Amino acid sequence: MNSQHAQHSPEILVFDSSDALASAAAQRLAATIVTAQSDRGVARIALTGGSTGIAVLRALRSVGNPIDWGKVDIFWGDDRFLPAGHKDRNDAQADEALLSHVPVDAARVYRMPCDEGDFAGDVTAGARAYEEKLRSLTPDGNIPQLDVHLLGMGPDGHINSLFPGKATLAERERAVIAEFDSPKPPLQRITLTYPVVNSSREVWFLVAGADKAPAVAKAVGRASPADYPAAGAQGRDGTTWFLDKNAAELLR
Ligand SMILES: O=C(O)[C@H](O)[C@@H](O)[C@H](O)[C@H](O)COP(=O)(O)O
Repeated sequence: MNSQHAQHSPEILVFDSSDALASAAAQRLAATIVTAQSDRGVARIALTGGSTGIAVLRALRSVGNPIDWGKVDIFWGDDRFLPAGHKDRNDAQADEALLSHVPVDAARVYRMPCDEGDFAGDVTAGARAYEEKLRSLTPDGNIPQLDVHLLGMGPDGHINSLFPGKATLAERERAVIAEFDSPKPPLQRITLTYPVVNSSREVWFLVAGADKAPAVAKAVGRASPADYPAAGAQGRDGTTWFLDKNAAELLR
């Protein structure tokens, strides 16, 4: 895994409403999946939790593009370490919004481990198992390259479960790690790390609401990733911010 990244300016798209944002991101995601399938056979995407990320999945249901859902590998950028099916799990919310409505291949839906069974009470083991699973998907044991990594962002600039000031931000070897003391509930989470995020072809931020505007301005203005983790995320081929006008209000 190589965490180098191209230096390019992000694309910034501003929409009148969060609904318009979700619809535009869904349409572009469908087109990107179709292109990836035509170029490489399978599209690989990482989903995000959070209200805007889930709204994009819901919008994807009504996009007309001819996605071959049997050829989409679905991963998560992070998940909340809770029992399977818990309503606060990111995968459960993605099921409700999209995955239970389209003909995905269940064997290609790579859920992060839940707080039960072999992993009950052991978020570290869960993170390790997810990394092993990802590495088992390539012949050389590398992490599969994502076509698109979707990212929500918190008002503090966090992405995935990478929070300001945390040791998780410094991880450069491990692809998947545990967070034990998340400032956003629940405390325990599993997250992909910067090296995986920044190996993605495309990184898309999905951000709505005036409470996010200061962090958007900081992250787009390349503030320190230690203070605003979103500032440290970029795609190899492109980085796009999908913003509603409230989240964009401090950009100039
Ligand atoms: O599991 C999670 O909570 C996340 O993946 C997290 O990084 C989320 O995307 C942001 O907190 C934005 O969430 P909102 O869009 O709800 O503000």
